[in-house]
Amino acid sequence: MNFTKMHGLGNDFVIVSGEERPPENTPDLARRICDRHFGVGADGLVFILPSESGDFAMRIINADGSEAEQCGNAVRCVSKFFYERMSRARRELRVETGAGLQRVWLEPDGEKVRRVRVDMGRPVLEGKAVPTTIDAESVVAYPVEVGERTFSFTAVSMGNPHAVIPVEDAIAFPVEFWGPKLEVHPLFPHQTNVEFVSFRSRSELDMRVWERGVGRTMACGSGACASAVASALTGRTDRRVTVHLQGGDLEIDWNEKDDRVYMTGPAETVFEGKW
Ligand SMILES: N[C@@H](CCC[C@H](N)C(=O)O)C(=O)O
Repeated sequence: MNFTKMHGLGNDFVIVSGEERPPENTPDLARRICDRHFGVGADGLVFILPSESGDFAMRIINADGSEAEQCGNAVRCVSKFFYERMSRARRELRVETGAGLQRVWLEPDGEKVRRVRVDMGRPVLEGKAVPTTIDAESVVAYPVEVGERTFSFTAVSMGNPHAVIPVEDAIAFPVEFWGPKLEVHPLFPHQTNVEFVSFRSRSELDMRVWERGVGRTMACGSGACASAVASALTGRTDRRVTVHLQGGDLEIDWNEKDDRVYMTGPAETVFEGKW
C-alpha cells in the first residue's frame, strides 16, 4: 500500500489514496501503521476516497483504531494532496467528511499549496447533540468533576465533540494527567476531545489538546475552532482569533453573518512510503 506522510502543525497523518473503500481490517491497520515504535508513526490514518457529492471523500481513523467524524488538520492535508497530485483544475474544493460537505480554498505558491482555508461548518452547542448527557440548549461554563478537581467546560461539536476548559496557563498545564480522565468522563457518551485554553488578549489564545482516540497531539484544527467558539461565547475573546498551538498557529474566524467557522493554516508533506 503506497502512502504519503503529511502533517498540519505537527498533527501527523498517514494518507492513503487510490482505494475504493478502506480495507476490512482498518482499525487494526490504523493501530499498527500509527504506532511510533513498530509502524510509520502518526496521529491518524486518513483515506482519500471517491465521492458522489464532493471532489473526494475523506475518512479519518484515530491512532487507537476508532473513526472520527471530523479532522480539521487532515482536511487541509488531503486538500493539498488532491491539488498537487490528483487535479489542479480548481482552487476551491468540496470535501465530503463525516461532518458533511466542507468547502476548502487552496492558496498555492507555484506548484505547491502552502496554506488552506476550510469551512468547518456551524458549531453545535445543544447539550445532547454534542453529545453530552446534559439536556440543555447549550453547555457553557458547566462544572465537571474529576478526582479532587472541578473544571468549568464549554461543550462544542464541530462535527466531533470537544470540551473546552479555560486554565491559568495552557502551555504549562499537565495535559497528560487530566486529559485522559476527562476524555472518558461519563458526561460524554461518545468520549470527547479536550482543549485547555488560556488567553493572551481578546484576539489570541493558547491551546493544548488531549485528543479522543489519540492522546496529546501538537495541534487540533477542530479543537482550535471549538476553542474559538467557546472563548467567544464566554466573553473572553472576539470571534476572530489566532490560536497558538504547540505545532504553530491557526487563524479562526467564527463568522457573524453565516454562523460558520473558518479555519486557515498550513499543510506539509513529509515523505512517501510503501507499507
Ligand atoms: N486532529 C483533528 C481531530 C481528529 C479526530 C479526533 N481525535 C476525534 O476523535 O474527534 C483535527 O485537526 O481536527
